[in-house]
Formats: sequence, C-alpha cells, structure tokens
Amino acid sequence: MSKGKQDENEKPPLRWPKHLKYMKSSIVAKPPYCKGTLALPNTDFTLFYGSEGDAHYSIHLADACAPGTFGVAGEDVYDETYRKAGKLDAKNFATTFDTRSTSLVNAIRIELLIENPKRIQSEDVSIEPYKLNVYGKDAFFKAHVDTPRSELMFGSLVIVFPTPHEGGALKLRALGRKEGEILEWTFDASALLAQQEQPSIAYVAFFSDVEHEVMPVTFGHRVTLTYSLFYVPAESKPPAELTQISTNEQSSKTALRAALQDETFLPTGGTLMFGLRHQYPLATSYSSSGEHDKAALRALEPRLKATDGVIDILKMLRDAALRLVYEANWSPWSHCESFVLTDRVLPLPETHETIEQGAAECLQAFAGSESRGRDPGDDATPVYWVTGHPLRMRRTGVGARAFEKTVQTYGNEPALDVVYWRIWIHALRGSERPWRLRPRRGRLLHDVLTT
Ligand SMILES: O=C(O)CCC(=O)C(=O)O
Ligand SMILES: [Fe+2]
Repeated sequence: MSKGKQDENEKPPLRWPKHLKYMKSSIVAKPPYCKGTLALPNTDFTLFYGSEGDAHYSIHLADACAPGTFGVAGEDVYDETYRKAGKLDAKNFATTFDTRSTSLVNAIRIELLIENPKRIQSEDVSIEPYKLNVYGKDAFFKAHVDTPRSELMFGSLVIVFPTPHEGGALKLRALGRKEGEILEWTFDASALLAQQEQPSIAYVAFFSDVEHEVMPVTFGHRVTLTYSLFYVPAESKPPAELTQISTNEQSSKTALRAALQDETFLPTGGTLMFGLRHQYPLATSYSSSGEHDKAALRALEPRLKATDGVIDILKMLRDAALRLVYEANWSPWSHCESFVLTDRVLPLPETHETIEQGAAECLQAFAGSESRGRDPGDDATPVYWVTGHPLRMRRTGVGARAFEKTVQTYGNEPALDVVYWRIWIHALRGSERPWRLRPRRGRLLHDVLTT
C-alpha cells in the first residue's frame, strides 16, 4: 500500500499513541449470541404442516420436508454437499408454540442487545417465523451467514425441539480482534435438552452476520424452527429514568477522556477509524439523488449491535459518524492503492471496460467529492485504524468473505438487493488547522498506520 506524500516540514508520527492502545483494549466484546432453554406446556409442541386444508401432525415430519435449498448468488439451489436437511417455508407449517407468549423477546433484548438495552424496548423487536428444518441422521448445514431480508434485520433465532437426537450441534464463529483469530462457540441443544426434567425447547439467538454451521446429526431427528429478528422503528423515546450502563461504557469513556486531555496525544490532529465488529445489511440499489442512501448509515446508528454502540462515546471526538471504506486498486491483482471514505453505498456501475482515471479518483467522483483535485489535508492527515484495518479484515477468515461482498454467494437464501457491509466509525482528533477537519465526501485516506 502506498504512503501519502508528507509535507516537507512535517514528520509522520512514528509511534502508535499509547492512548489508542488503551482505547482499543477498552472495547471488550461479549459473545455475539445468547442461549438457553425454555420449559413449555406439552400443548406447545404441536406442529402442523402441509398445504391449505391438509394439515398433519408432526409425526412424519421428515417425509413432509422438501430438501433444503440455499442461496448462491441470487438463485435457489439444492446441493447436498452444502446443506443436507429437510426444510419447510413458514407458509407451510404452523405451531401452537408462539414466541410472543414466551419471555424470549426479553431474553434477546437483555442478553443479546445488552450494550444498548436502554434504546431497545421489547415492542421494538419483532420475531418472524422463517423456516422449519428437519435433520435426519448424517444431515448437516454447512457454514453460512443468514441472508439479510431488510436493513432492519439484526439477528436470527433458532428453536430446537426436544425430539430425540444426538449430534447436530450449532457452531457459531466470529472474527477475533487479533490478526487471523477466529472465535468459535458451540450450542449443543441435544445435550442441553437431555438435562431438562420438564418438556423444554432450547433456543439460541445470534446476530445474523455471525457465521454458523450445523454439524452432522449422528442419531435421531433434529427439528428446528428458525426466526428472523427485526427492529421495529420506535415511535417514542425510552423512559429517561432508566439508565443502564453497558459493558464498555465506563472503560471506553475513561480511556477517551484521558486521551483528549493529553496535549501530546495527536497534537496536530488525526483521523481515527474504528472498524465495527458486526456487519450490517445495507441496500445496494439506490436513487441517484444520494439522499436516501446517506440516511441509511445515519439510521443505523441507534441500531448498532453490542459493542458497536461505542459510537455514543466516540461522539466526544469530532464528527464521529458511520462510514464505508472502498479500496482503490488498479486491478484485481494489484496491491491496494488507497482507501476512499464514503457516507453511502456508491452506485458503482458494473463495467468491464478499462477506466482511464485512477481507481481512487474514479471512486471519489462516484462519491460526489465536493472539491476536485487534492486537498492538502488528504496527504498530511494520518489515519489511525484503531480497530479493524480493512486489509486485515479482508485476509482473515470469516470477515474475508464479507469484506469482498461474496457473502452473497453463501447466504442461506437467494437475495442480492440487501447485503452485509463492513462499516467504520470515522472520528477526528481536532487540531489548530481547520482545513484538516473539513468533512469531505469521498475523502481519500492516505498514510495508513496500523499497530
Ligand atoms: O437448524 C439450525 O440450527 C440452523 C438453521 C439455519 O442456520 C438456517 O436455516 O439458516
Ligand atoms: Fe442460518
């Protein structure tokens, strides 16, 4: 990657400021899921399936299920090497088990959305049935992320019925903070259910950008109901008297306050980038006016998942806002030339023609860059990737597929108009020189610094 030119009289900072280290370590992530069991009255297990006027009991469930398909680049395909299980779409089954009559919404709100529960009320979360899956012996579902069905979808809920089975554990995976680190958690419903004295179901709710995989069932039938979790935009503000403190709130505030009070911390100003841990669905087809798409990133702010809610604290810095980062390469094979920061999904054309301009200029033009030519601030302002350097995200495991948008090719359903994006919080440490702070669309990021 190229380094920006430096002003003759200005030396680039050589050290990674210690305050940034503290800030980075103050953001501690909780696992991106919550799980448990829920005791239910016997009647709740009744499951009907079939087409209209032809409802059956659940006894021969395995026979009723169509082979499970999954999405590959917009088409529904059935491939036993990817997913070997039966499935029924929501319209073809009904169950007396109703999530609304349980405390599941509260569990999701309090355990999964713990970092910002003060912003989320139970009524703000909607649980929508998605699919019924039946896994017989040797059935599995390979690693995938759930296809986002709208910008408001934040998670998935899986209910495992207490049908006798062994194996079929659900593995969840997410990127760790260290380079190349992939964190993995196991939800073994058969083991959990075997310990219950009362009839119970097992549940797991996770952020839908979290990769998951169902391991092969070794005995019996594993029957699951999957649900999509959506935010319902709230009309009213949460009650002011309720104050909850999220895990990172105190430590991040302390680290940031200390940094801001220290005059030796980035004395000439600087651009700070915090990569969000989670990926978020954003629509890719937008009006050319650019107004709606800008609103998409702004609308996401109050819905940030878990530790990503740290944006509230980063508002102590200047102009903290959500941004996308585009990588400007000369060709698919060349190294990264530079990064272009944007406040929206760019309406990039599908083209195989050679573009005469440099990749960065081209991206800037699409971003509607206000000033033509280079801003002196572009070359001189160092960029500190406090967390989530884009090239690192691209190279490692789970995030690799996501950053390159190939998530589309391994979702659980064909859908291309809303896809997951990696998003950064961009914030500025003020300096005496106001030109450095001028917010610009399509800003070019140079002089990339990493730990
Ligand atoms: O059955 C499960 O445990 C998970 C199913 C799943 O991941 C899906 O339907 O997308
Ligand atoms: Fe899934």
